[in-house]
Amino acid sequence: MALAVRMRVPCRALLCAGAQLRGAALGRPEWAAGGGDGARRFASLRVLVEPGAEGRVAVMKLKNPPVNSLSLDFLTEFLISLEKLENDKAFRGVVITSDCPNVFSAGLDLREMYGRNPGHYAEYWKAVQELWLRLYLSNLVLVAAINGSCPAGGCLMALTSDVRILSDSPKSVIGLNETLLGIVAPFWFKDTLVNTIGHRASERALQLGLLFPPAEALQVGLVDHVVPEDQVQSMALSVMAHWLAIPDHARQLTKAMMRKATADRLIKQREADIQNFVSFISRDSIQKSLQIYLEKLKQKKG
Ligand SMILES: CCCCCC/C=C/CC(=O)SCCNC(=O)CCNC(=O)[C@H](O)C(C)(C)COP(=O)(O)OP(=O)(O)OC[C@H]1O[C@@H](n2cnc3c(N)ncnc32)[C@H](O)[C@@H]1OP(=O)(O)O
Repeated sequence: MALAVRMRVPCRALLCAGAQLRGAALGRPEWAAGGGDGARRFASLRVLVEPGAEGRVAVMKLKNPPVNSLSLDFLTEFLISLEKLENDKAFRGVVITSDCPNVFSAGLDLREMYGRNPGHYAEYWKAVQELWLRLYLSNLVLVAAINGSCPAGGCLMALTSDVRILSDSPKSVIGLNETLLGIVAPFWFKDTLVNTIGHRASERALQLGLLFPPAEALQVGLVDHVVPEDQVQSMALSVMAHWLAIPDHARQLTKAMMRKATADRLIKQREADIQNFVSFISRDSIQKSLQIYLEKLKQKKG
């Protein structure tokens, strides 16, 4: 138990206080608790949490249309939802999925990293770090039901889960494609990938910014199952049942043992990592790359 206690993410209270302040500034929180069988159902603007069939599992649906990009507001709501679930002893597992058609998450919100000031970049990066730490060290069983495209920060989020199920669709590509944007995946993105698919496969995937289609993602070990689109959630719930058959304390301590060193690496240098991000993202050349990438995304439509 001692290990599990030590694994708790520091500065949690601070971030949550900040999150609530942000919520208040935006006219939130707008948590709506359901009645009847939905007593444990709650929702914010962008995150919908409902109990799965078995009651001990929650299904968290991300709904920040059109592409679930991880804006600061979205990250804040995501963190609050996760904390609620962590604190509710009724829940042992969470299936994370998307409410946006064909996209699990487009990753970090490029608009949070382009044309803003250093203070904003620092606040944003701290929230990204916090979400990663919370997910990566979660005591809950996390299953990512990846029902669409899953690049960069979306992939990072999926990689923090204990199991990944990917829909078998040409749109469902997954990977850390940062180099394609002219940016570099930070060391903790890289560590998470290496822990999942190994060093050589990561080196290739990261340098080339590979977005793997389902069969290749399965082959390289980036995902654990590929299933038809309409079976992603049911498969996630059935895999969850298997994981929940293991006693929580033993599974949680084992998870902590496997992940602690990776998480500690960031925890020990969070502030330096924030400063590094701010100075990197503020560079004219990086801002130019992001501008070009955003324009390409817009032109794709025309
Ligand atoms: C030292 C530290 C270094 C810094 C490290 C930072 C690491 C960054 C990791 C990241 O996550 S960066 C983000 C990477 N994401 C991507 O490359 C994905 C980009 N998006 C797409 O490829 C596609 O949008 C999609 C996800 C495949 C979906 O395609 P679809 O055709 O369905 O939708 P679109 O028409 O392309 O997009 C709709 C709408 O959303 C805007 N948008 C898309 N992605 C983002 C995003 N990541 N952030 C902000 N906005 C995004 C897109 O521009 C469209 O906007 P409008 O034209 O409608 O205004």
